[in-house]
Amino acid sequence: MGFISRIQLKNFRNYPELELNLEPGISVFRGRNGQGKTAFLESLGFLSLLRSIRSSNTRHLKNWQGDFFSLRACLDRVTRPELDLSVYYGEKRQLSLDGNRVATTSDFIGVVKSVAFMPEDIEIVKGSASWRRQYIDILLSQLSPHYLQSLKHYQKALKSRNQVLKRGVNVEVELDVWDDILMEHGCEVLEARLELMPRLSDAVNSLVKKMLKEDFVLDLRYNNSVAKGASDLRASYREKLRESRERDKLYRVTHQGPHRDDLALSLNGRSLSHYGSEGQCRLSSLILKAAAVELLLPVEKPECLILLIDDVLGELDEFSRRAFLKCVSRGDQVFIACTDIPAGLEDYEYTTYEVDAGRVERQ
Ligand SMILES: Nc1ncnc2c1ncn2[C@@H]1O[C@H](COP(=O)(O)OP(=O)(O)OP(=O)(O)O)[C@@H](O)[C@H]1O
Repeated sequence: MGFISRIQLKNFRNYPELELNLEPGISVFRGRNGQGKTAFLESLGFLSLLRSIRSSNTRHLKNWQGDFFSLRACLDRVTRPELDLSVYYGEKRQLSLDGNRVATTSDFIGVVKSVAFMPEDIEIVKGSASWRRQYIDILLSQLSPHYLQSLKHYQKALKSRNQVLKRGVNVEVELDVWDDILMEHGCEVLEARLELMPRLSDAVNSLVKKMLKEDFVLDLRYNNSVAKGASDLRASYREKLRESRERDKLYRVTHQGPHRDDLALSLNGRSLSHYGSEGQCRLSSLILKAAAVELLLPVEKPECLILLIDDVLGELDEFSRRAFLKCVSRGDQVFIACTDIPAGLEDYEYTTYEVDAGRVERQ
């Protein structure tokens, strides 16, 4: 339990400079279109994950006039002293906690945990497999710093193996070395993803019951060629890499592994992306994100879970909106961006901030 009590932005999107005290619980950021509501949520998301919640490139976050951006926040914690988080992105990146330099991103990510609900979340259902892998990776990275490390090692090994494949001559011995490394980290990634599936599925379907009046079953199936029917994951992984080596050499890219996996989603037995209505796809993506909240809430840590909700309440009917608000109101801090106060919020206490052309004022 904890909350971000103060935030300071410099050159972030349309905020040349902002200093703001924040409250625990629900905060509503209200303003006309294009004033900086999403940008503010994005700054909080960046403090948590060191990436944009809008899936933009980090260089888009820097104000058009500036040559760096920086974020600073103070985290109030119940059982431990306050913690000062600082992020600087200029020519070089600098991260620090309480003034001490943090060398690796995995030591920074997860201090503040977050789940963002954005209009583009529909891509988790309708978009390419990379959206679904990203959804799983962000959740698992916050559940376990070890996962983030395994994933980074895997991605590095994959890049190196692909570079060897691109070179194309006298590569057999080098490929043998990279196959071992890839298999080691790939199995860690794969095991964590496979272990997550039953828990995620349970959380999703208990939310389906709470948020939808109809009797729906939202089925999640992790599609992976390495683990399929394998009793020994490592042996199967090695075998698949060996099997596809000639093809990898021909196309100069690694075909097997968790970087090619997908999460198949179906509603009442039919593929969501092929048969689901727009509303069913939107609601399913929202439920997947809400399930991430359910899994992150019980993590025993004195830090905090922030929820960033941008423009997704308007499309829910009253029944689903109330159930959704009930679920997300359990976050330590909930930030809602909107043009008008959403219906259903009158049941909760909340603080309102007015956003106007890169300025934020508490009402
Ligand atoms: N790197 C940047 N530097 C300066 N301004 C930017 C940058 N990126 C985006 N902007 C501008 O910041 C403004 C705020 O954008 P933002 O998406 O936060 O608005 P919003 O209040 O969420 O609007 P909406 O209600 O339409 O979603 C926009 O006018 C946008 O063009």
